[in-house]
Amino acid sequence: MKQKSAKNKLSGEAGFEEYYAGLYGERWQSIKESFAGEGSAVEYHVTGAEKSYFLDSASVLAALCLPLEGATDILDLCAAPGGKTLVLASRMPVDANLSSNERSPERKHRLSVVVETCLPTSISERVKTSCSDGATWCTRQSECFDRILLDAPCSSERHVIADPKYLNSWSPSRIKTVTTEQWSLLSSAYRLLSPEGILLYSTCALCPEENDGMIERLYKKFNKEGDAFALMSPAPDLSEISDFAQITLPGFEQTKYGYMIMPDKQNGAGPIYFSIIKKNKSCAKSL
Ligand SMILES: C[S@@+](CC[C@H](N)C(=O)[O-])C[C@H]1O[C@@H](n2cnc3c(N)ncnc32)[C@H](O)[C@@H]1O
Repeated sequence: MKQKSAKNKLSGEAGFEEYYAGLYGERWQSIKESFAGEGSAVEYHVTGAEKSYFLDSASVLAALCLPLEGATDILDLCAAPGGKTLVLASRMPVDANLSSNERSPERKHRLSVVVETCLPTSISERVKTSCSDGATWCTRQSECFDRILLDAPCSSERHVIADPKYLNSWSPSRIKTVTTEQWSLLSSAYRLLSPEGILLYSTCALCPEENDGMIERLYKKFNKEGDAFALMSPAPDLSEISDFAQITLPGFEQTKYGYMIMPDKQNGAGPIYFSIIKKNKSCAKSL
């Protein structure tokens, strides 16, 4: 009990510092320093598109790690502003369709503009944008997508540090709120995934509860016997996007259930966590 109340007292900039220094130890200082740099933006230009899009090389890598060979129905559940949707769309097989969804109407508008201007018509006509709550999508459909990207809303510490308004109002309860949201989205995404389908879960959070913690929950809920899903190793194939971006892919560190691209070690790229899950059998009984 004592420990819990001490944790709850953490708040604002000092609380944020203490919390993340506790998680990362001596490394925290170099992580913060890497946030102050320029990052690792790359220009992504899909041949035939009106405009280019700029995104972090770690985001390109994460979207490249969702294998698309043989896919026909692809879902990007939390897609705005659309960087990873572009990477998926530009790599998808010619007979595949991509559903690109975003809950916020304003951000969905931005997503639609990105799809229309940063993809040639031959691809954008196979990308359908929608504006709905990804967490409840599984109440309308089930096991109908063979590839899903869930790039979940997260603590995004890099942005918290950059904005005194967020830093001053930070508290650990924010992590609790975010993980509740992430779990609703991840369990919905898992239910939407076809047997034999592949789901890539990602965040830009540093907090392990939002990363490996979510995959651990997925194991507890859907994989008690150990045969319902398996983790896959990343096998990014740079040749799939070499026409669209001049990029050196950042490296990644292994965690218990996934991978982290850390800006202090990867020239400012990231942070991005991702885990790749291959569903082996239907979860219809758990629906
Ligand atoms: C990390 S951002 C996605 C970034 C995007 N994948 C990209 O590469 O540009 C997460 C997005 O999820 C949206 N979001 C939050 N809750 C959602 C929900 N329940 N359903 C769908 N989208 C949601 C947020 O508005 C935000 O735009």
